[in-house]
Amino acid sequence: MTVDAQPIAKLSDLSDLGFAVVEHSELPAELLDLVDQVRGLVHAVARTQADTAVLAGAARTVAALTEQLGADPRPLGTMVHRTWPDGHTEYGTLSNIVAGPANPLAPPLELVRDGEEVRAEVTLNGLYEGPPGLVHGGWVAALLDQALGSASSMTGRPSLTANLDVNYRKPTPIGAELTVAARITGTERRKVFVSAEIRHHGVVTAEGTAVMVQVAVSRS
Ligand SMILES: CCCCCCCCCC(=O)SCCNC(=O)CCNC(=O)[C@H](O)C(C)(C)COP(=O)(O)OP(=O)(O)OC[C@H]1O[C@@H](n2cnc3c(N)ncnc32)[C@H](O)[C@@H]1OP(=O)(O)O
Repeated sequence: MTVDAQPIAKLSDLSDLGFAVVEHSELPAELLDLVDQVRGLVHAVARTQADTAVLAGAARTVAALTEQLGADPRPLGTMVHRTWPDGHTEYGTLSNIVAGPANPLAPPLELVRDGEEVRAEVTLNGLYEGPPGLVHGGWVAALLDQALGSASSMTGRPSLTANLDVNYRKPTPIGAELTVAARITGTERRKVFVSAEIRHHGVVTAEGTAVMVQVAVSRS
């Protein structure tokens, strides 16, 4: 049974609460392309065997770009507002480390609603390696946490992870398509119970459950 004796107001407009908000549809294609290129750059740096002259030249080039691009940064906590084809809208953090569209360190993870679930297909490259050829357990937990949080947001109310329980059932491979899915399993007052799993070729490699607690949002 769903009991909601202590409701938290549904999110209306975060800009009214003092957040910087950008519309996902208005993010320049050039920014998204840059993010993707930098993602590739970081992967290349992590594995390069180039000679020292090439490394030194690349470092100078990157330093110059960092100075140019870092000149006028968006405020920390900038939110991105997205309207999906089915009409529902959601907020996320623009530079969220797991799914922020402007964060090159985030894998290309797009959690979309699929009936009562949120779901994504994602392939993690060598940047997310822990044991040889396998995804780092912290990143497995991070993927699950993001999916669990996204599922919880289907209530329309913001929530934070209070408790996360992860079971690593099989090694999760690098460089292979993974499916991440999550859904709400129950609610009780401000608590939202959610479950998620990661599958490779249909086999569950990791599963997680979480207690998300709905919170009031304010910009301090
Ligand atoms: C589209 C958007 C997608 C967004 C995806 C984002 C995904 C990322 C999600 C995250 O990573 S969030 C970041 C990590 N989490 C945090 O930083 C949370 C840190 N903890 C807190 O801020 C507070 O502990 C918390 C808000 C979770 C709870 O504090 P409250 O003071 O609001 O709760 P309170 O103590 O009044 O308890 C409310 C209910 O929650 C329960 N509760 C609190 N902590 C719990 C806990 N740790 N485990 C289980 N239940 C817990 C508590 O028992 C109680 O249950 P009852 O209603 O039955 O009385």
